Amino acid sequence: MTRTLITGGLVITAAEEVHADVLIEGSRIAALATPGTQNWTADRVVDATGKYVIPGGVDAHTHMEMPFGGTFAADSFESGTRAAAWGGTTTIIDFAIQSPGQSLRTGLDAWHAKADGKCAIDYGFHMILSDVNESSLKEMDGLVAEGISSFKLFTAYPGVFYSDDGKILRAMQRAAGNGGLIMMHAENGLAIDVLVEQALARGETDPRYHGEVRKALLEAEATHRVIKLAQVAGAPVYVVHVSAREALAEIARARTEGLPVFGETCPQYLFLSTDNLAEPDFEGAKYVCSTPLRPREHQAALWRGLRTNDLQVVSTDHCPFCFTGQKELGRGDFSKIPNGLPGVENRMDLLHQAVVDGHISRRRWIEIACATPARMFGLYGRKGTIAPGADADVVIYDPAAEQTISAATHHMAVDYSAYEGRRIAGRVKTVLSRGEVVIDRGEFKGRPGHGVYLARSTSQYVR
Ligand SMILES: NC(=O)NCCC(=O)O
Ligand SMILES: [Zn+2]
Ligand SMILES: [Zn+2]
Repeated sequence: MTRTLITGGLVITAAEEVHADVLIEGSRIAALATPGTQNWTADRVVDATGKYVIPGGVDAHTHMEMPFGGTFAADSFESGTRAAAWGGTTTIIDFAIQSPGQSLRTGLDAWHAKADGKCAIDYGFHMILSDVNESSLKEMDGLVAEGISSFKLFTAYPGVFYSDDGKILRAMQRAAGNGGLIMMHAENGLAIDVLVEQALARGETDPRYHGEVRKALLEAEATHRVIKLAQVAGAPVYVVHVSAREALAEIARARTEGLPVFGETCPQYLFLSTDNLAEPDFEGAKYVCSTPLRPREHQAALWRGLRTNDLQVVSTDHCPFCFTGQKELGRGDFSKIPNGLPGVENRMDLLHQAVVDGHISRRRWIEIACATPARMFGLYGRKGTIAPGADADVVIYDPAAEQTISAATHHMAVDYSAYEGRRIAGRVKTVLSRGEVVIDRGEFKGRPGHGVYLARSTSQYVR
């Protein structure tokens, strides 16, 4: 069994910051000790002096190869997980999709087939429910038992992923019984479709109208509604990609009442705004995602929500579409622009920049990007921390390095960066996934198929 010793770094977890040597035996962390106090021998010694030693990132919201609007998200499981590793993320949870008329099993099998043998890092699945009926409700129980313990439903996208309130309630009731966690895409899709039609009829076709029709009030309304449905069902609910301060206020209010309501936001809502959607020459299409980017004022509320723990998780919602040939499908009609942004490679760095900028503390960085997503989705202990027994998913992060984000240097299979030209203080130096080096000093050392499928327990955060 290979023994790896990481010496001299500052180990940062959600719980503490401590100068410690970290001993890895095979794929697991074996022990931590005050530097120089043990006579550990190792096959490989990694000098982390002056660096942070942090758990690998857990990105609980990605869409590799996702079908959307007649095309597919540009990253495969191979390219997307490699890019994630470059950015210090060692676990993703992607969304398997049940298409209308299909069983959950058929959808899940299709996603296993896409990912199996391809991933550079470990991965799990949530299940998107787009056809709630007696049979899919029953199937949910079996999925929870086998490690798919979370289900996403949509109040948006009528005719595609949309579920009406009755279906959402039924899925929540089922989850209340089987321990699953319902994740909600909360926007009033029916009202949005009316506004889309009206905007297009007025000749408002540019990408910026995507942000205007998907109103903050309609995110807030749907957020309020799904919280109430969850309360009626006696189920917890996790609201994905929260972008509007009004929606966050609904979550905060529910939490004040003691309800098990949780929220996730994404780097794009923290760092980008409707200014990007308004970029000329159709460049705004690069920033079309749903929920949409909001005016800058919303960012302060989201940062505050992350500090107060009204928002618990930052995931990427990585769903990349190339500008050329994919985003361009919506020239002349913003509603045909495939929704989604690339970002799986950038999350850990952007959040470190947020530490440098004073938005969050170092431990909160690790909490929202590693520990809580692992806990929320039943992976904690194995993922999300540096402790004896945990998988040796470890990142050596150099806080003194500098980098500029660019499509010219990123590793995602997409022809633009949403953060082009942004300066970042800090950079990943080395990444280990279950004890194996996958990134080291600017070189990818991993391989497709190293990443294994993770069967997850039910949430360790909710109950
Ligand atoms: N978010 C987005 O625009 N695309 C991915 C699908 C979703 O998460 O709703
Ligand atoms: Zn969504
Ligand atoms: Zn998503």
